[in-house]
Amino acid sequence: MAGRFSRRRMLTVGGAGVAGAVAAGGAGAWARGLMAEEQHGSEAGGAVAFLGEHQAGITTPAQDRLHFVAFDVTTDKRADLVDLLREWTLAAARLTAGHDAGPVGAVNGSPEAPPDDTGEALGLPPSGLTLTVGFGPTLFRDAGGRDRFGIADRKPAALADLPHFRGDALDPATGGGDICVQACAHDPQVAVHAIRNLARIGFGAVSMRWSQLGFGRTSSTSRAQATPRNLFGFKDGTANLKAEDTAALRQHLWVQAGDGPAWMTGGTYLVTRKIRMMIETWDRTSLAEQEAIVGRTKGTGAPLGKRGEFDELNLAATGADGKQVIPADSHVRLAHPDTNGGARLLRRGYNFVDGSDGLGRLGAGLFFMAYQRDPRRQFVPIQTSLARNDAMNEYLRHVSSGLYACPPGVRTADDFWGRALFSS
Ligand SMILES: C=CC1=C(C)c2cc3[nH]c(cc4nc(cc5[nH]c(cc1n2)c(C)c5CCC(=O)O)C(CCC(=O)O)=C4C)c(C)c3C=C
Ligand SMILES: [Fe+2]
Repeated sequence: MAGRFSRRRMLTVGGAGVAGAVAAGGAGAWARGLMAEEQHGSEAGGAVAFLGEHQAGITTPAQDRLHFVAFDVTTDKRADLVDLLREWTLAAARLTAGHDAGPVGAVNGSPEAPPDDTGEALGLPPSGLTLTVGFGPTLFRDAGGRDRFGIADRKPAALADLPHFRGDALDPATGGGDICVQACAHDPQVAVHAIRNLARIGFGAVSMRWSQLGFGRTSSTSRAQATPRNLFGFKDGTANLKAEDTAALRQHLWVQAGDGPAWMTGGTYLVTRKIRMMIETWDRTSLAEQEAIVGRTKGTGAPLGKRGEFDELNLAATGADGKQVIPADSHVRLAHPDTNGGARLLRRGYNFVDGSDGLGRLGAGLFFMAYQRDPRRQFVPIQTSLARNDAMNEYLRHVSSGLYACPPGVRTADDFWGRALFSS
């Protein structure tokens, strides 16, 4: 069910309703009313609650579409950055509830002024939109070593730059960034609209560094979801951390009190990797070879040697030929917690196709996103083991990388993204 005020209803009640609400309690009260609204996100068109202990868009059942963006902060003024985060938070609360980005709206304002919403989502439901924010290492100290916003001493140790991994072919221009926003929705127009309006609001304080569209989730983050397939045609997300695994989420996903710094408690770290997939070469590889590379069967997704998708991997099993059933260089063996000191990830990636590459191939791949409690103990060991030995590497190229500290959720109407980071 869409929020009580859909974008369509805003249109039909016209400016009078908005003006009345603002007159009755001021713009703040209007925004607070919106933020407190009860929302339900179980259906494709519905709204996902914005307020909460953790940010939405992490354990939220992965939506079908992604627009991810990284911004560089162009102002040097801490107050301007804080103001922007406040404004973005209000806009995000409105957008995720299915409203226009600003209180006046796309078509109800003065004909003499630019509208406070761009309009392309008018008439569309909330579509499960979530907006999730993260802070990159360069927000704390820029490439020149400057502490622009007086927060260098608050930089989490876990936000240490990722090491170079074997085979990396990273383009720095399409990675990193001071602030990232992940917009996920069931309708691409809704996700793009949200990012576009945040960029519009940020004009003069941030500039867009890079962005990525994704069109098909490559993970499930809830047991209620079917496992989707990646562009190699394999089920992806079977052994993912899921929203229902609350004890495992505490252990592997959410920053706990005492992990430090205090402002990150309830938050998590996001690693992004844009991974080109050489699908044309893959498509000329035999089915048996593909399954040996992944370590699972293509049809059911079952581990090699097992029958069901969710059967446990038997990493010790050997066949009649004495060889390991799940090969030593298979992806799932090398990514498995038993190979990596128990490390697990909440993967939330998307397929992408960025046109073609001029060499007769699709510019296709997987925009890998993984949330975790500490990348030094999770993504880094897993990727080190994959980069060294994974048979899948022959078909992959990592072309961009990002690392972000995602603060805890916005808990009250007066709260805003990163408030604890900037409170003295
Ligand atoms: C560093 C982390 C990982 C990267 C990078 C990565 C890239 C990547 N993976 C696939 C396809 C599959 N991955 C699968 C499982 C899996 N992958 C990772 C980590 C990374 N993958 C983990 C931790 C796991 C789970 C391992 C386990 O516990 O068993 C699978 C199998 C299905 C599943 O469990 O999800 C597939 C298929 C691609 C195509 C890719 C890069 C493009
Ligand atoms: Fe994987």
